[in-house]
Amino acid sequence: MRTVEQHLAEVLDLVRPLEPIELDLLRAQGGVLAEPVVSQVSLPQVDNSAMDGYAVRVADVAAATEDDPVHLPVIADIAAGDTATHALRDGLCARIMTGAPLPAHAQAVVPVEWTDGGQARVAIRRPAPTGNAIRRSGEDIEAGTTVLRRGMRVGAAEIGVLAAVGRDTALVHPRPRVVVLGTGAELVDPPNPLRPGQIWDSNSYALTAAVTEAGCVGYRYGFVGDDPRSFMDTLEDVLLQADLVVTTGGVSMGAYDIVKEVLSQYGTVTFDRVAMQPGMPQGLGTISESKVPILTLPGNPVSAYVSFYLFVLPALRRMQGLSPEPPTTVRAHLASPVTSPQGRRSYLRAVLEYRGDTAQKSAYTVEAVSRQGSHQLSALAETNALVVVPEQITELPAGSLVETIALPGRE
Ligand SMILES: Nc1nc2c(c(=O)[nH]1)N[C@H]1C(S)=C(S)[C@@H](COP(=O)(O)OP(=O)(O)OC[C@H]3O[C@@H](n4cnc5c(N)ncnc54)[C@H](O)[C@@H]3O)O[C@H]1N2
Ligand code: MOO
Repeated sequence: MRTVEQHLAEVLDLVRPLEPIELDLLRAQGGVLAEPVVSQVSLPQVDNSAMDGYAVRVADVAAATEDDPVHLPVIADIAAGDTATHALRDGLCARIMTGAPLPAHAQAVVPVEWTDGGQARVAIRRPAPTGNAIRRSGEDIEAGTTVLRRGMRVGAAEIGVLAAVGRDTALVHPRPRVVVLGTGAELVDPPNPLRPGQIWDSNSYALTAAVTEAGCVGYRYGFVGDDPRSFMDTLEDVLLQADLVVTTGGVSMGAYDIVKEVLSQYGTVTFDRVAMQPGMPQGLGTISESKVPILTLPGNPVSAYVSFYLFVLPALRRMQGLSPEPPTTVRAHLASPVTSPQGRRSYLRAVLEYRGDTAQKSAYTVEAVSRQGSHQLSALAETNALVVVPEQITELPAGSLVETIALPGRE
């Protein structure tokens, strides 16, 4: 048996960051930047008004009061987008809109609410300090600065920044395309009726959804039965659209475990047992001449799900050009005792809760659920965390401080 770390190292060795490609902004969404983005321009490009009002010289409005307003002639009307050149002299003002370029020699903007809104002459009822309601050039971005770092995921804010600095494309690691394939003669697509002994395929749904949650593109290919020929044909079909293939089932000791049977011949896939519970039987390698990486996860639904978080997720991060960092762990106090098999690291499904008790070593408590079978998928859906029990430990009393993985996106 190999350790979790040994298996993870082999998984990570199998994959590389996907070749960066230049994509139109909206197609780049969800990708990971493969370049630092340096702005060629300052934003705002020129000093402009932050409010609808009047651009003034400060001294001209210094004496303005509610009872004794200052009256100034309005020499221009400047809208956002106005490209003409305007300039103020002492004793004059210009009507100006939000985002419009400031006329030369203007020192402040008086909001329209402090005036009578006049168009040829305006009565101003309050003074304004220098710089009032003015957005200075470069206040947001200075020309030549890096506005987005390599390795950032391109979301709405990043796409906004790219467009704001004049870009219509970005160089990104594209979202990996992951084909998810179940195996097993017992599987039936929901909602088709089941005969005794059959089950509805849930793994290919859950794992495709997990792929999407990881920011990648999941293709649920459904499942194949126990016929080696159709499994091989299906693999040939999916390879064209896959950066990674993930299968579930057929990797333990069963007489009809076709994944093992087919992949041992077709490709360079090796199978091993990992010292963990759940998720012991695992396989990895590449298939066909194109050497598409494949990870074969166990069929038990909880085992497949836990294997996804421990092995597939780090692989997907690396393929996206992100660091394949280990899952975030929190130290928490066990609410009840737990047991674990000798020699295997347990990942117990559990509910992690923030208690905020500062007198304790950790402000978190964690309670492992009672149904820990690898087939007990409904227990998984009740939980938000995995308690990690080291290989050599077989039992832990209530109150023990344990490492806990907070499962992403499961509040
Ligand atoms: N003699 C031994 N038997 C088993 C061992 C062992 O070491 N010696 N290991 C056990 C462990 S641990 C696991 S995990 C499972 C893994 O088995 P396989 O990966 O070969 O998976 P299957 O046998 O095909 O299925 C296991 C289980 O999961 C259900 N399943 C499979 N696919 C799906 C799906 N798409 N959706 C929902 N459920 C699925 C399947 O019906 C089985 O109940 O092997 C143990 N046995
Ligand atoms: O290792 Mo298996 O994954 O326990 O059910």
